[in-house]
Amino acid sequence: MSKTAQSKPNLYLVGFMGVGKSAIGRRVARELGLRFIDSDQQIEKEQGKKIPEIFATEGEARFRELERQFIESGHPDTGCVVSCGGGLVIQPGMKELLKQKGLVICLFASAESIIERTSRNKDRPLLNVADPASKVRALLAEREPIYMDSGACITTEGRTIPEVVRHMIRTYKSISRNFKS
Ligand SMILES: Nc1ncnc2c1ncn2[C@@H]1O[C@H](COP(=O)(O)OP(=O)(O)OP(=O)(O)O)[C@@H](O)[C@H]1O
Ligand SMILES: O=C(O)C1=C[C@@H](O)[C@@H](O)[C@H](O)C1
Ligand SMILES: [Mg+2]
Repeated sequence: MSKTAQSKPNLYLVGFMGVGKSAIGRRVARELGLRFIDSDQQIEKEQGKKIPEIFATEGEARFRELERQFIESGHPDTGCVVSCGGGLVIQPGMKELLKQKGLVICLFASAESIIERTSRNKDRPLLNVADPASKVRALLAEREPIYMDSGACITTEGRTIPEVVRHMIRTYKSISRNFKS
């Protein structure tokens, strides 16, 4: 990472499963010359286990603890785009902590798009249930107030990945002018 990249505040991407945090974060990091980190991938690497296995053997509460450790002390303080797991910002105190640590952007999509995008694989244990569509709608309704209050909001609805990337870079540049570390 270059010296100028190190002086830039971290950008945290939050939002529900399937809104595109990982896909978009990777591209935004490349364009801004920042390091890309995905909390889910980092936790899997450190634990040597996939997320469904962590949920099955150690439980969701343990996974949430690992997410908190990752945010508190498991990643660099500056120069990164951090794509967060979908439930990370929901934990008590987490949205405040993220706002202290850097800039926060929340991605949105309709329940229909989320259901379609998350149906492509079985990596999300919370959606490996008999009726994943109902689970998406219920969880989304429960979490939406927290997502809405977590940071600058960008919709991904009806936008391609490159279009969302462009919006995000514009938003990052605009909000980073006011960020005081
Ligand atoms: N704007 C978009 N239009 C169409 N497909 C998209 C869009 N954004 C992301 N996708 C696709 O949706 C799927 C889910 O995206 P991604 O894995 O980035 O979501 P995520 O927010 O990181 O989810 P999670 O919280 O579970 O990690 C991927 O196949 C991705 O290519
Ligand atoms: O929304 C959630 O609670 C989750 C989202 C994924 O990114 C993973 O962090 C995990 O599957 C849980
Ligand atoms: Mg992801």
